[in-house]
Amino acid sequence: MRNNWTVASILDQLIEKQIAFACWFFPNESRLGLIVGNASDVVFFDRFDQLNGEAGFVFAPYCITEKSPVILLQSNTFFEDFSQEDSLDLAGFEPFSKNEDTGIYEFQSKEDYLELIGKTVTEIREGALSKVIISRQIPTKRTDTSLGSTFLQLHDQTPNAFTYLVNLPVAGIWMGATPEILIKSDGEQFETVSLAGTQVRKSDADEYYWSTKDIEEQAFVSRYMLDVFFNFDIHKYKTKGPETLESGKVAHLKTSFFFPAEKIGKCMGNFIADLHPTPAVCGLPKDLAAEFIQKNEEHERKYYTGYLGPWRLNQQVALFVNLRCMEITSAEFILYVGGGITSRSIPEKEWDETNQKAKTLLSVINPEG
Ligand SMILES: C=C(O[C@@H]1C=C(C(=O)O)C=C[C@H]1O)C(=O)O
Repeated sequence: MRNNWTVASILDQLIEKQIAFACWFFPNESRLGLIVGNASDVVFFDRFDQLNGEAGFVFAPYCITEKSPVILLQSNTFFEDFSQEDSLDLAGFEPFSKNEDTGIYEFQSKEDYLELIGKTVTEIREGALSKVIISRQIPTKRTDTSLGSTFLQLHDQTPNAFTYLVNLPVAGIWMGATPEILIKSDGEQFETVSLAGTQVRKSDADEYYWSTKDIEEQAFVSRYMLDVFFNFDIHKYKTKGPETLESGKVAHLKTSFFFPAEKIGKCMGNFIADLHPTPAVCGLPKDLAAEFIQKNEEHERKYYTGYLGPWRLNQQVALFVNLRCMEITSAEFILYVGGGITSRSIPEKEWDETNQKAKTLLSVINPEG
C-alpha cells in the first residue's frame, strides 16, 4: 500500500534541496520508479544518436538547442518501486545549481491562436505541407500546493498514462501524464506507436466514430513509421489497430507496431534519432513542418513533444513522448498543448481540442478552477 504522505514529502524535499531526480508510473502500474543522483551523475548530449551505448533516465527536447540539450541521469540510486519505501537519505546527495527562470510566458489569446491555425490551413492547402502540429502555452499561477502530492493525484486521475515528475539541471521541474509511447522493449521485441486524432472522451467505449480528418491525420503518422522501419531494414512487423485509446478527458486513434529486438538492438540511439520527432508532434514532410513551427509558434517548445523515460535502465527501454505536460517555475505552471492541423482543420475545433487536452492537468493544479 502506497504511503502517499511519505512519498509526496520525499519528492518535495528533493525539489527543495535541488537534487536531480526523475520519478514515474508506467501505464496501468502502481509501482513508482525513482532515480536520484548527484549533479555529476547528469550528462548532456547535443545529438540524439549519442544515446547509443548509454544507460539512465533520459529527458530529451523536441529540438536540441543550447538551452535544451538531451539530459541523461545516470545513477545507482534507482528504485523500481519506491512506493514501498518509507525513507530516503538525502544527506549524501550533492545538489545542482539552480536554473534561472529566464523564460517569458505569455497567454496566447484565442484570436491569435485561431489566426495562426487559419494561416496554417491555408499553407497546407496551397503548399507542400500535409500536416503540422501547432501548440501553445497556458501559463497558470503557481500555488504553494505540494508538487509531490499533485503528481500522485495526476497518476490517480490518469492511471493508463505514463505519469512523471522530474527536477533536472538545465531543464528544471517538469510534470506530465502522456498517453504516447515512443518506443518500448521487453527484451525480445520492440513496440512503437502511431497516435493521433482527438475527440472528447465518451462514457461508453462503443460510441466512438472517427472523422475523415482524424483517420487521415493518424494514417500520416503510421505511414511515416513504415518509412523509418524501412531505413532500419525492418520489413516485417505485427500491427494492432487503429483502435481507440482513452486518456484523461480525451480519446485518440492508436496503431501499435511490434518488431524483433535484434533489428535495432545495437543502434537504438540512431533509430530514435530517425523516429523523433514523428508527425504526431511535428508534421509531414518533417523538415518543412519543423521549419513552419519554428517560424510561427511564439514560444520555445523546450522539452514538450520531446521524449523521456528509462533508457536501458536495468535493461529496460521505455520512452514516452512528452505530451500533456507542464514546466514548473517558481511562480508559474506553464502547460503545453497542441494539435495536428491538416487541410480539413476547423480553427475553432482545434482551439477546443487544446482546451480538452489541458483539462486533466488544470484539474490537479487548480481543483477549484
Ligand atoms: C500534440 C499533442 O498531441 C498529439 C496530437 C494529437 C492530435 O492532433 O489529435 C493527438 C495525440 C498526439 O499525437 C498534445 O497533446 O499536445
